[in-house]
Parts: sequence; C-alpha cells; structure tokens
Amino acid sequence: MTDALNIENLFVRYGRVDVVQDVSIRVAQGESYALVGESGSGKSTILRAVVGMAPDWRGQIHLDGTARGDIGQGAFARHCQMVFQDPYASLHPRRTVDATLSEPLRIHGIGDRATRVVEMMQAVGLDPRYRFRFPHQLSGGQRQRVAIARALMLDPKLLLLDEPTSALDVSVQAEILNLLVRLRDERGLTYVLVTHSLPVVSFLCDRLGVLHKGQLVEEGDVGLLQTGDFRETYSQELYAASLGAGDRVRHAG
Ligand SMILES: Nc1ncnc2c1ncn2[C@@H]1O[C@H](COP(=O)(O)OP(=O)(O)OP(=O)(O)O)[C@@H](O)[C@H]1O
Repeated sequence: MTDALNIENLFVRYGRVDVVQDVSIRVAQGESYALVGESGSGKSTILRAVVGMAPDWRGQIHLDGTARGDIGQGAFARHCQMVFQDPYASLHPRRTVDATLSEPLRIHGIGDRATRVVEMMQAVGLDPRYRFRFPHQLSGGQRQRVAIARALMLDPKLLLLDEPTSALDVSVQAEILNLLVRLRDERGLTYVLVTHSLPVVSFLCDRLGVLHKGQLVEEGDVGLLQTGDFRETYSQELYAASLGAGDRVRHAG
C-alpha cells in the first residue's frame, strides 16, 4: 500500500542555516508516528514543510503517492490538516465555534453546514449548546476539541499534531489523548505527532523518530519506550531524562 506520507531527503533552511538536514520518514496508512527531540531540533519545522509553511525547503514530500507540489491547496486541505499546540492562539478570538467549524465547509462549497457542525461537535465530545460561544468562553480542553473538530471538518486522512496536549492542564491532557485515539479508530486516521512527552508517544503512537540538531538519528518501534533499548547515545539520554515523567498519561486509556 502507498505510504500516507513519504518524506525523502528533506532539508529546510532559515536564513543560512539548514534547521532540518536530510531527513527521510515514511508513515504507513493508519500508522501513528511520533517525532521527538529537544527544543529547537526541527520537529515542528518538518510538519510546517509538509503543510507548506516552510518557505525554503528541498527534497521530496509525497502524500498518498502524490508529490506535494502536484496537490492543489484545496485538495491538500481535504487530505491533511494540522492541529497546533495552543488552541487559544490557533482559534480566531472573535469567531464562534459555529463560525470556526463552518468556515472550511463554506470555502469548499459543502452544504448542510449547521448539521455537519453539530455532528462534529458531538464527535469530539463538545456539547452543541456551546455552538455560539467564543474561544474565551471555553475551557482549554474545550478549545482544543474545537481545534480538532476544525481539522476534521473536511474529513482528512492525515493529521499532523504539533504538541496537541502540552498547553493543557494535566487532568485534561488524558481526555484529549483518549479523544485522539477514538477519532483515529473511528475514522482510520494517520497521525504524525510532534511532542516532548515520551509517555504521550507510548500512549498514542506505533513508531517514533528521534531528531537531533535537524537530523533523524534513530527510528524505532514504540516498544523501545518500554525497554529503553535505544542505539544512539542521544536517544538514550532523551529517554533517561523522561523517565518517571507522566505515568498518568501512559495509563490514560
Ligand atoms: N520562522 C523562523 N525563522 C528563523 N528560524 C526559525 C524559524 N522557525 C524555527 N526556526 C529555527 O529552526 C530551528 C528548529 O525549530 P523548530 O520549531 O522546528 O524546533 P522544535 O524541535 O519543534 O522545537 P520545540 O520543541 O521547541 O517546538 C530552531 O533553531 C528555530 O530557532
């Protein structure tokens, strides 16, 4: 089967610096893949290159076997969406939930918007009576549910999740992780997740890639997080630093 996402020899440059260097990643259909690594290692930049938010990149990016450059903006939005870390920053402060969720439908000429908005609110566990609320009238967890709902409005197959729970209270993180697992199972989604949290990777992902200074230094099955059997010193250090942090999340299911 064609990979959901195939990144080959990706370089991304800001100014004169290659912040991503020769990275190749394949993510199978239905797989959940995590990118981990310290702050500034280039994790988010890789996601940004996939969605077209990195101005200067080279290499090959294929989605479902089609080159990124051959996919128009509309088709891309129907295929792949990104969820950002901070739902407060990513939602428009003067748009109600209804306006936020209707917008992609309007842009793509999809009718029956009120019904679809209510159905999606229910699918992400948001009470439809919040439909005409603004972001500041919602909790952090509810806002992230809106952001996830917005990402799903066009029924994409690939979701890029950039630290989707790290801006949330610990008590709410597990709820959002459970929601992401349920939505993935119900909709056959493929996830690429960027996170600092190895417990989140254990909970949500099948495979992980370790990024260090813009390079992918190691890839492996998520079982590595049980054994700690990493090959590279950098991965071992990252693993050791995370030990003991977040059993709560690991058992969120
Ligand atoms: N718009 C930009 N202009 C210049 N440099 C940038 C820009 N965005 C990111 N960088 C640099 O690129 C490098 C990689 O950043 P990136 O955000 O991808 O790292 P990250 O691994 O996702 O970090 P974090 O975990 O802190 O989000 C960093 O050195 C960062 O300073």
